[in-house]
Amino acid sequence: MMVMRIVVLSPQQQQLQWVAHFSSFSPTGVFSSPPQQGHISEGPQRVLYRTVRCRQSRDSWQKDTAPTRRSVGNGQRDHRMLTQTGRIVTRPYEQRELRRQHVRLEPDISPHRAVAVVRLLRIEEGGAYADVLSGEGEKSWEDEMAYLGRTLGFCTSELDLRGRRLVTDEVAGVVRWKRYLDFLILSFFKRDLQDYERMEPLLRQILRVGIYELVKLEMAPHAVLNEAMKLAKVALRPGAGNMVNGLLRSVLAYQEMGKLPFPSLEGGDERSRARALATIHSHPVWMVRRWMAQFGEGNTVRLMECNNRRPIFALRANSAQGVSRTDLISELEKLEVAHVESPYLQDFIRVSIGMQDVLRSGLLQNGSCAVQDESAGLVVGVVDAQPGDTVIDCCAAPGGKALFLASKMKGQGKVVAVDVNEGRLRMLTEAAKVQGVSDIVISCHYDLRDYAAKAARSADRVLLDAPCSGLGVLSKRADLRWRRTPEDLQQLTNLQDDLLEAAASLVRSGGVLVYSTCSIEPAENSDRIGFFLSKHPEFTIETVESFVPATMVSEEGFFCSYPHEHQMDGAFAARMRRAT
Ligand SMILES: C[S@@+](CC[C@H](N)C(=O)[O-])C[C@H]1O[C@@H](n2cnc3c(N)ncnc32)[C@H](O)[C@@H]1O
Repeated sequence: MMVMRIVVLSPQQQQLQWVAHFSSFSPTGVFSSPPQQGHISEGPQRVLYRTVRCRQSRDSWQKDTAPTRRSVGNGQRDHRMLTQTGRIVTRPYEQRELRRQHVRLEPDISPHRAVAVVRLLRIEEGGAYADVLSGEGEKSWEDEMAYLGRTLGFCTSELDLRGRRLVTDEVAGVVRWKRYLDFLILSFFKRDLQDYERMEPLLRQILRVGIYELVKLEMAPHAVLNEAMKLAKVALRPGAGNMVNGLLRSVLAYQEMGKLPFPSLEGGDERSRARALATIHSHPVWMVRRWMAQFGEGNTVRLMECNNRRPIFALRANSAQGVSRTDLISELEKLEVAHVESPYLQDFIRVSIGMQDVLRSGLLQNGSCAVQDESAGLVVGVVDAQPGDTVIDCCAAPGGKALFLASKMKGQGKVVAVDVNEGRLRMLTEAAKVQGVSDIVISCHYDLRDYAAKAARSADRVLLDAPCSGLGVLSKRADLRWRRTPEDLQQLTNLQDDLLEAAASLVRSGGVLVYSTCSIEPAENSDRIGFFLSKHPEFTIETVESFVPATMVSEEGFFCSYPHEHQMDGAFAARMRRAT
């Protein structure tokens, strides 16, 4: 609920209102919000304010108000506050849960810039995810605007649909290009690296967004410079605005001369070349070095280019609800969403622009289709479940593969969906209802290693879609490249070995075991199969050539998809059969 008010105040009355409205202190400790209403003079200025209704959990309220909160003793830190005027005020519980926050309105700053900067801050400082498809519900945008007010101390005008798309794209873009953008900032920053590292996180995000808009989106320079400067001035201080202005002007001047700094690829050893490529294509050096050793330099560059592009999503028409690809295409045409039929899977359609429209259309909510990458669809093909089979999906949540498996079984047999994560498993159970397959999907909340003892040798087919680094899905998970470390790979391979051992024990004599990941790392894929087979001679590899396109079959008979070769996520699957 948004209410616009025009309020002009005297400093004295502001002071009084501060006490009455203690809840509106900004997280930076600076008073950011005006009194609730009134027409009181505050010199010649007319200041616009907006009332934002926002829900907050108790924890986030505490976090937000922490810098202004001082203990008043007697264990009531939660809701007793010492105001700036020294009065103790008590915040009723209801107010803590649902409070009104009053923030100044800055109509001259485009909402998409302010929201993008704050969301980036949350991703980097607060561990939020830069999921390309997340944050699209009305409620989450409302929350986001409220969060904006609390973080910056002011609000902007409402975000329209175009603005929301821009935020999603810009945030993903800035996250992807972070290393390159920082390289440009440092090239023009008048101080040293330590000063840069000490820079206020908000200032850094404003600079990154500004440079991204200038260099990668080639937006109108005047608007970018003007607004970035204003944002820094209003959210931080005038000096920050001047600094942003100076640095962005330098970037622009060099860009216009075609002389933007570029890391040298000449001379140097393999390591320094990898470092330069990692900066140019904005990836961690360790990943680039691994890929250069595995795929060669040309393919590594192509892979990184794919990771930096707007991702292609795929939709699966849900045959379990009687929806065919043709039906889905006519729905997409009504929505005017551009699409291409998958060349590999008969129920799948590729969508690159317009996924937000699909999300809003209700097609997912009514079970007509599911968002599912073609690589995941091909893995399900490798399992080749038949009506009447008992299939165990060992790491099933949130259910993409399990539900597609179930839809292929035409209501006969069962899919036992095991997962250790209760919340994700609940999503699977709900999705099974929506997609019309709940009669044959059984959710089991278990650690697979415990479940294995209960159901030894009980399944015709077992799928282990193992937890993995996700290095095959970097275009969709924009921030994942910066979260992963080489140490993660070691930990994951140990877990993968344990889970594969447990999954194998579930397969009946003559049954099929499929191991899959959404990684392109041999350490998580073929190496795991090699290690497993060295201990289990009762299993043999079956080639996947009759289930997937020939270009995706490796020499060993495994399924391997690569973003730079197949226009889908990178994924792996090995199919094995138990002899006895
Ligand atoms: C790659 S995701 C699975 C995605 C799923 N197959 C799909 O298509 O939607 C890996 C899953 O493994 C689960 N997992 C991790 N360790 C597990 C364990 N010890 N036992 C069971 N599930 C586990 C995680 O909770 C996560 O949901």
